[in-house]
Amino acid sequence: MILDHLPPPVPVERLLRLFDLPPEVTHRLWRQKFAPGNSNVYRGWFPLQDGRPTYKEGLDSGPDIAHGATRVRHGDPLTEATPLPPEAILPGWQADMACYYRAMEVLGLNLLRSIARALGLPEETFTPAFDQGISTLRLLHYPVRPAHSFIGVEADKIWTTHQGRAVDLVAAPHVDSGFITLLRQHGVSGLQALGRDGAWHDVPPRPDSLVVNFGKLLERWTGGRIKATKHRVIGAGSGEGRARHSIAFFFEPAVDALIAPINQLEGEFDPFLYGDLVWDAMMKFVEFEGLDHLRQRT
Ligand SMILES: O=C(O)CCC(=O)C(=O)O
Ligand SMILES: [Fe+2]
Repeated sequence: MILDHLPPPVPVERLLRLFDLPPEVTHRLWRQKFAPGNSNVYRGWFPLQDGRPTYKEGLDSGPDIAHGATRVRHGDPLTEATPLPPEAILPGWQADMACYYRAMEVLGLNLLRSIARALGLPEETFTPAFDQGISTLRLLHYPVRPAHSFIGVEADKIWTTHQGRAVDLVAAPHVDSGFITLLRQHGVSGLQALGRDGAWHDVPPRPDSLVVNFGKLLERWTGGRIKATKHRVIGAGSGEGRARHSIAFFFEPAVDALIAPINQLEGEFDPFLYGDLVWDAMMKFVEFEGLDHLRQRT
């Protein structure tokens, strides 16, 4: 689904100033997996990695960017503090992020209500779980891919054909783990969604529009009535094309929100806590390899 005519609450260029910072500044934000001396496991910076199918860098920030330190709960990586660049180095950026995050939460809550109504459910069916939610605001940069980044990647993990031409995958096919994702693309195409017809469809960037992807949680919670949107990002090949930026807001409940079957919908499942679902999903990504022991399941 695409929401049109929706100007961003702050110009996205202001958020993307993050990618102008010198590496010595962004290095301080790296997740522990990439910089073992850092304490942040879940929030923070993920750097470019050669020899991996995806070639992207960016920052994952949590609710503390918008709501302050009261949203940080120690002892669980999912509720840790977001490491941020110093205000003096990027003046106004934290306030812009906070503004954007809050606007996406308001929009997200309205979409939850619309989805509930569309399913014939009471409007507030989903909303209570989002009190103290752990939504992630992710800034993404996909640089033009240099040839050396392909070395060591198995060809079938990176190359595919689309409409008869070979294309590289900068983000492999996946579904997001949250409820919905509000995705803003900045100028450069590449996003594709898998249709019911089994074909990949381009989702071109449009000014002032947001792509809404349904996540795995929404699919589970509705007993499969709403299917998660499988999507991927294709590149222009080695050394080709333009750098791409996108801003994803993964709208997510609280870690301890109990997700249980909804009486009016078909589909039985064992109730689970949202935090357990998201942690299990994260542990499947290569950048979290070996970190499973850092979170206790409830
Ligand atoms: O960059 C994009 O357009 C999509 C990013 C994405 O799918 C993700 O981060 O989960
Ligand atoms: Fe995604």
